[in-house]
Amino acid sequence: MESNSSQVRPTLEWPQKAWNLLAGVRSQSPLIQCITNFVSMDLMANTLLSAGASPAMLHCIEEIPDFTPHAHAVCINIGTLSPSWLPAMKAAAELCSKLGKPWVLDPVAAGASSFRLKACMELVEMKPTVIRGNGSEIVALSKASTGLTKGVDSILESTDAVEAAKLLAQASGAIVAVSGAVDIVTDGKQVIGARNGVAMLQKITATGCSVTALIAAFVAVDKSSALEAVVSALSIFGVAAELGMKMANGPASLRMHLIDSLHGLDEAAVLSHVNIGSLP
Ligand SMILES: Nc1ncnc2c1ncn2[C@@H]1O[C@H](COP(=O)(O)OP(=O)(O)OP(=O)(O)O)[C@@H](O)[C@H]1O
Ligand SMILES: Cc1ncsc1CCO
Ligand SMILES: [Mg+2]
Repeated sequence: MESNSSQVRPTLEWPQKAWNLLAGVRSQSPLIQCITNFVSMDLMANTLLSAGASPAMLHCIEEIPDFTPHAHAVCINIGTLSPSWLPAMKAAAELCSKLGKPWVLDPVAAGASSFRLKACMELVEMKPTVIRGNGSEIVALSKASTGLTKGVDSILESTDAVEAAKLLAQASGAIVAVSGAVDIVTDGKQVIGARNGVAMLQKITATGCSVTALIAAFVAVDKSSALEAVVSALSIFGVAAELGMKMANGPASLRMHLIDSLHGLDEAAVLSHVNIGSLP
């Protein structure tokens, strides 16, 4: 007779989990549909490609019934929202929910206008698997309140948004991630922090958007634990930035070296750099 203990999956350490997930993205090359803003399209697609995933920036509503069922995950980002795009976002989200497909919401500048906030709240109602924003975005969504932001940039630290993230996760059922010096991830109960990355990432537009798409790729290859996939994606992106920063002279060259480093990451670098731990 098998003992109970043989059925318990041994807990892998975080660096090993993160490496296994990156290896999974590289071997499975998940197809990630991105309905995203005009600013982010290039960096987001190149981030996904350099990680080993397959990006497709398809956003028109007419294509969603044919295309979305083939995607392994969908990333929805409201950065340059206009009324004509919202129905396509909702159609993709609805199809994902119907098909049990993961989808990730990036609520860019959620607190910058009531139009944006209302759109975000409606998308949150449609049960995203993950919501990833900066501190201001997560607080705006959690409080359903405008203000509290400087356009697409946060005026808050991620650590100022821990309670808001927990409440949003509990209310929505999503895993909620807040990016910043420490990336915070919560399912409403546990709070995990990833301490990778470099401050200069904030000087490259759409790095947040791009890490949200990377989260979609990681969730696509590990549907059993979205929490682990989200923390791992944030940490891996941060590790690529740390290695890229060693070769960079400023934001423009960091952008290039970030992509090169993500593409070239090996197991030894991941195991020695990933810095993930529980937060109180
Ligand atoms: N002070 C910091 N130190 C290290 N890494 C950071 C710091 N601030 C942000 N980052 C990293 O930069 C990336 C982008 O996070 P940020 O919070 O700037 O997203 P964002 O505001 O949504 O960006 P965008 O809207 O331009 O896409 C994340 O990978 C995050 O971990
Ligand atoms: C700068 C900017 N404006 C709308 S979306 C976007 C990309 C970063 O969120
Ligand atoms: Mg953002």
